[in-house]
Amino acid sequence: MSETSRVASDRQSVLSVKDLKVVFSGFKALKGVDLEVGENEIVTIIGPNGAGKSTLLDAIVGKSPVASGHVYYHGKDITNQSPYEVARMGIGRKFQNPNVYNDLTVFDNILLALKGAHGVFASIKSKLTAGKRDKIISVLDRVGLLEKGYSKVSSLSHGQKQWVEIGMVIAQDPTLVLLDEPTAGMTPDETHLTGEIIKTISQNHSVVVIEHDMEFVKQIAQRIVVLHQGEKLTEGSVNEVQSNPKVIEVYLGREQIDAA
Ligand SMILES: Nc1ncnc2c1ncn2[C@@H]1O[C@H](COP(=O)(O)OP(=O)(O)OP(=O)(O)O)[C@@H](O)[C@H]1O
Repeated sequence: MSETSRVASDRQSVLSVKDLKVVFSGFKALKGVDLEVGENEIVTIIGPNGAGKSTLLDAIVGKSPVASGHVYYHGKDITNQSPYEVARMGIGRKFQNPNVYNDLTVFDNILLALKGAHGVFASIKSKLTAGKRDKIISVLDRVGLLEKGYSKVSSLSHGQKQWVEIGMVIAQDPTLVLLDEPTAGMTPDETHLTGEIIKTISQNHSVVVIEHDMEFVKQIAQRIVVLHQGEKLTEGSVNEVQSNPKVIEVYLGREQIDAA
């Protein structure tokens, strides 16, 4: 057993994906993938375009239908539950493009995302309790936006908008946070800060991150899962994955050529 697998098995299981298959009109996008995520763990998924990374997250949250296999969350079978049910149970998902209210302040965006919020107008006009205010401030602190609370989201940089959305996800108190390419389009400084935000978030949540930027992967990664053509090629620590000849052949070699 590798060092990283041992660390994973020592943690309380939050998510357990078993032999998951997803088929789109006869095309096998996932051909039997396993994935384990432990409490407060950061698992990073890498792999070439079309490997099935987003499909795996979609299948976990009930957005893509699972043909066979299972998704267990805290030991409960949640396979093919509706996205609404999955979110309600405590799995938060952030997509690639920020889905924020540009004309509202950062603070109000987080307020709208809080559990129990009912519609934009009702949420903003309802009395702000001290509990809600403290909660929003704590979220803003964790995503590095404490000083931007009263700025309109439209005035923020692309990276800051991504952090608002990460804040909106964690405001719902998920146990597990799924992030699909959170650093896409970010500057190097924003990318680095995002890594620090994710490490902070992992103190209270388990996190699964799909990512292409290997510098960023090295910054955050505890365990890396490599997907290729709908299958898990390997998993392990940064060093284990980077020195794996199969990974170099199908992915890292390609990334290095693309970066040159
Ligand atoms: N709704 C769909 N209908 C048909 N085919 C799909 C659908 N969603 C994904 N696919 C196909 O499944 C395969 C896996 O796609 P997926 O988006 O999961 O890959 P990915 O690893 O996330 O790639 P990228 O890094 O480019 O985002 C691709 O060949 C894609 O074209």
